[in-house]
Amino acid sequence: MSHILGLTGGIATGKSTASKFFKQEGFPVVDADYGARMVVEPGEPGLAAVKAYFGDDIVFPNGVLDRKKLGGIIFENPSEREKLNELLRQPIRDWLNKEKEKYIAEGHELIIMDVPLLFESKLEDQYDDIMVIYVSETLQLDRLMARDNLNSVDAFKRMTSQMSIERKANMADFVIDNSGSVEETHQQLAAWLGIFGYQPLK
Ligand SMILES: CC(C)(COP(=O)(O)OP(=O)(O)OC[C@H]1O[C@@H](n2cnc3c(N)ncnc32)[C@H](O)[C@@H]1O)[C@@H](O)C(=O)NCCC(=O)NCCS
Ligand SMILES: Nc1ncnc2c1ncn2[C@@H]1O[C@H](COP(=O)(O)OP(=O)(O)OP(=O)(O)O)[C@@H](O)[C@H]1O
Repeated sequence: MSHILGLTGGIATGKSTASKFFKQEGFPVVDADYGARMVVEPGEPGLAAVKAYFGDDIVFPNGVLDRKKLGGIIFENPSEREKLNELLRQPIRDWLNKEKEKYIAEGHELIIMDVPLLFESKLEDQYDDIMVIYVSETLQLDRLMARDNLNSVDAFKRMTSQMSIERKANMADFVIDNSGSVEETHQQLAAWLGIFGYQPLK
């Protein structure tokens, strides 16, 4: 039976950094942000639903979703955010399940599911264990501003559009502290693999 690890955290706390480590070690990683992109590709019902609600101007003339514009709307406005979540919840869930089942069928012993909104979407029961990638809110704000070139007001709006990282850490089975160097984070992740006796597969 496969061990399904839900990997989550707050915006810019380091989920991709942890995912990259697991991939480098040879484990399969399913990325919900990637899935969220796939379900709004031109021709997908998810994009049609977004267009029907947010209007034709939410896509470029070539039919591709204007992510910056949509982000600008939903990170400003909680009711529009909830509406987007409602429109995409099921397509993203279906996409995640399809990917998970594919890896289970291939017989992988450990499958990592990188799902930013795992707790907000109440997906806890989908995973055997939940790992939260944690940094303090101050460091989270600094890293988010630096990575996305945002001012503190906009970065703070993005952070507070999600459940706080402190609350997520309290709900986790395992917490990885990503406040130090990337190398220190890798060591914690390698130690976690060691607890279960998983060997790098690469
Ligand atoms: C609003 C969108 C178009 C912005 O796109 P953009 O390319 O700028 O950002 P990206 O997709 O890389 O997301 C970056 C991060 O934002 C956060 N985030 C994304 N959507 C949401 C949301 N609805 N609520 C809170 N935080 C969110 C996550 O931490 C995510 O890792 C996009 O994030 C989106 O389609 N979001 C809704 C789908 C969703 O729920 N995604 C999360 C999958 S669990
Ligand atoms: N240990 C670390 N030391 C220094 N910088 C780091 C560390 N971990 C991550 N970062 C940087 O912090 C930023 C956020 O990290 P990352 O992109 O992995 O977060 P994320 O949780 O995947 O973000 P998102 O929710 O937006 O998908 C990136 O610019 C990354 O390079």
